[in-house]
Amino acid sequence: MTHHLGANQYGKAETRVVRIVRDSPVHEIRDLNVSTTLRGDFAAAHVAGDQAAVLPTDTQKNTAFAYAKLHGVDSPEDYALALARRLLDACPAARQAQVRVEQYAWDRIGDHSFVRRGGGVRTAVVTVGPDEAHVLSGVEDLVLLNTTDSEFKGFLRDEFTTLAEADDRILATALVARWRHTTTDAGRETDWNASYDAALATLLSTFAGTYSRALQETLHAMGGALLDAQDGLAEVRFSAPNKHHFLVDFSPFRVDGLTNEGEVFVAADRPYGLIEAQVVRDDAPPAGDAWLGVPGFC
Ligand SMILES: O=c1[nH]c(=O)c2[nH]c(=O)[nH]c2[nH]1
Repeated sequence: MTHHLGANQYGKAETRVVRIVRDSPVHEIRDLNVSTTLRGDFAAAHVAGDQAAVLPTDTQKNTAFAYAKLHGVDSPEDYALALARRLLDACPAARQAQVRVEQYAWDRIGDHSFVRRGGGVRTAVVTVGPDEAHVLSGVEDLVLLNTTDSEFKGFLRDEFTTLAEADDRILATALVARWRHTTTDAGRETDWNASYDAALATLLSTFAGTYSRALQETLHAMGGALLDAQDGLAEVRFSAPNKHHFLVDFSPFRVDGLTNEGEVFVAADRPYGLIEAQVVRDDAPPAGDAWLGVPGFC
């Protein structure tokens, strides 16, 4: 059977580039999913195993990170044009470079704190029997990010520990939180909607306003603030993935003056730390079966 090489293209898909602008105390965030593709004469790589014309997809990824710093991300269009032109220049065999960008929108909740737009699904679980009734309110997929005021240091080390101490890292999570009400009275002072709105506001402001020595400490602070703010709550439970953002190492790049001062990160999707904690009012009434069948908590 005879055959020949038809259409082909190659590139790096879904590089998760997070660019923080931290020239002033009011930080900006650009959160991108970047895919690059080169098209051109790459026949030798396919038919003869010859990579001489191939700009590695790894290089394309590195260029996506470097350009987030060198060019910046005013808009995804502007960034994508600069990146595509660079890739085309860097790869003589390429006839076209295509760059596709998805940009995730964040809303500001503090000078260096953000909540992902469109996140935050409100939840309610009620359990009713002849002699008891329980109400759990909550929120899930509430994606929060602090660009500073987060460290992780002084942890236990053994022969497998390689993690560097972090003085100033990004702290991000996709929070699941549920809180148990002490009453189901129709005549309660606050209505459910007002209680939920206030709870969400407390969670956001506490996340934004708390210096974090670990996600564990942040969750404890958020739970405490929620119980302090609303007498009618008995306890709160959190499940919080630690959405790691790793500083991209620019030092191997051969570009004069290219430094990364906490400005360009790769957002890793897995594995992730999973931090879960319950904060309980001292005199909380028993939970009974309120949590029975509610997944995802310790
Ligand atoms: O806030 C954190 N808590 C941890 O328990 C932990 N473990 C880790 O590797 N990084 C972090 N960050």
